Amino acid sequence: MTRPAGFPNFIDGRWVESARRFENRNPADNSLIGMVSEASRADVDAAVRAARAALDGPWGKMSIAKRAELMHAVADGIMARFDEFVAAEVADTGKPYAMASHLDVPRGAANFKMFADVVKNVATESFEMVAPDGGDALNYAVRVPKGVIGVICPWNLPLLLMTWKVGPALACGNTVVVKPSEETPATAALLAEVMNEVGVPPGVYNVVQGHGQDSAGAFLTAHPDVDAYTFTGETGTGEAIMAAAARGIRPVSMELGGKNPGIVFADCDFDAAVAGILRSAFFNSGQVCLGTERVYVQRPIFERFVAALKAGAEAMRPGDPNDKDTNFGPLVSQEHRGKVLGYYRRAAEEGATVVTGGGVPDMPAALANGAWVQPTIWTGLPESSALIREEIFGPCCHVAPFDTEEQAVALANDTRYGLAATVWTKDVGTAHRMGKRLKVGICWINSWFLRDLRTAFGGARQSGIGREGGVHSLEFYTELRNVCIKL
Ligand SMILES: NC(=O)c1ccc[n+]([C@@H]2O[C@H](COP(=O)([O-])OP(=O)(O)OC[C@H]3O[C@@H](n4cnc5c(N)ncnc54)[C@H](O)[C@@H]3O)[C@@H](O)[C@H]2O)c1
Ligand SMILES: N/C(=C\C=C\C=O)C(=O)O
Repeated sequence: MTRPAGFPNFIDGRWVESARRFENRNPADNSLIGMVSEASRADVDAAVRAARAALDGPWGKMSIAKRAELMHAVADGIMARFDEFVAAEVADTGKPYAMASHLDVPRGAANFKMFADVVKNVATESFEMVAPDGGDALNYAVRVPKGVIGVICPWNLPLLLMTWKVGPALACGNTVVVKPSEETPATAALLAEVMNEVGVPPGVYNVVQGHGQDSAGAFLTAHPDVDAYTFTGETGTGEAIMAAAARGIRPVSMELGGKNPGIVFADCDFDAAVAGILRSAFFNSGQVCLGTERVYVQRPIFERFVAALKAGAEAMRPGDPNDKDTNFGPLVSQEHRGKVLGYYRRAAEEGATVVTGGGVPDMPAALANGAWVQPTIWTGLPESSALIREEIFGPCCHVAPFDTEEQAVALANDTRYGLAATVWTKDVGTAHRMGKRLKVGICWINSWFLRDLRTAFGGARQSGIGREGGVHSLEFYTELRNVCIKL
């Protein structure tokens, strides 16, 4: 069944267009990509009903082995249409081809393969016991799917982050209703085509397009027949979703915002640390939740490090995202560009030293209408500044000196968030002490965004609830049932 033009909803294996539509624009040049169908409350209800019905159909009766086989087929289906997925992601987000082709789309496939293998190989517990009457009894646990899962996704890594949730959810036998970000509808729709192509039963994977509040997102979190929600996005949005999920006691898995520190000790591998902090601050134009917006550099190398960071930032070339050599793209939208430029203005007003950037790059005419900002580095602000307290989610970072390890830990932990940290040192004792003392979900040492999908991924404090990855995802996407048999 051919998908209609634009970005319709996908419900019970069929394309569903809505009367209400909104524009999807390419952030690199603000050109119109297509119209997005905004799912109504009735559309969301139809999607939830289809997901529920699928649990009682062939999908609910399918063996783990067959489900895992289908998950691998989905991964292969993504890779078979690799160029289409890359093109769709680049157009939706403006991210450079190099990033979408090396990270986003390969991880889209890997997220299905990973969890197909986890569910086949994870054992559950059993206990023999003596009953009070002296007889024997046997306990054993079985993992059962939670049911219908609401999946609400952000715009920065649309396919990667959606499949990071949908992969384990389906591998564990659930069905999903996915609400992609209003900024990036494309790859969720493309994945629906793959689901049909490989034979995933109708109703297992549903997509409702639209906005958050007073739109598809809120209709989904208000729906009483959704069993659990997995969300990735801003902390404030997480609060709203959690409040909605509380009605009916639905569990949530939350991957939220961050204000991640980068700590650079004087004994580090200097060039590696410069490259690592440049990557963690400017990758995806700073639109990565794990990104570094606060850099703390030990005083003996502070000046040299800032100069090297400046040179690296100024070597970045904003350009056509489809150009394979482009390493710096626009922000995701004019709206987000306005938010980031607001912080750029605020930094200047607060008297920051603008080491580089702070404005808008000159772009060729074809890209002049894009959501472009300059990679920016500041020094000289107090830790109380909003630039240090609040997540900006743009290509910018503030660099401050520190003297002792104690100071570095105190500075890094002084935040309401707790998602990630990156630490650069050659001293093995320092490395392990940082891993132990930084209040984050993920602490990278001499690395950043180095991902083993078997590890626990998630944030502490206001950066999230729960952990996903490897067997940890099973804790959220299944229920453990204990069966006790009197022998
Ligand atoms: N921790 C992580 O792994 C991780 C990963 C990526 C992004 N993020 C965070 O996501 C944010 C950027 O993404 P964003 O701007 O799309 O986030 P966002 O919170 O604005 O939106 C995320 C999703 O939630 C939906 N939404 C918004 N309000 C809603 C509501 N009231 N009810 C239901 N759904 C609602 C949106 O439509 C969108 O699909 C940043 O804060 C970033 O740190 C975190
Ligand atoms: N959840 C993951 C990445 C999150 C990136 C945030 O922007 C992942 O790599 O699995």
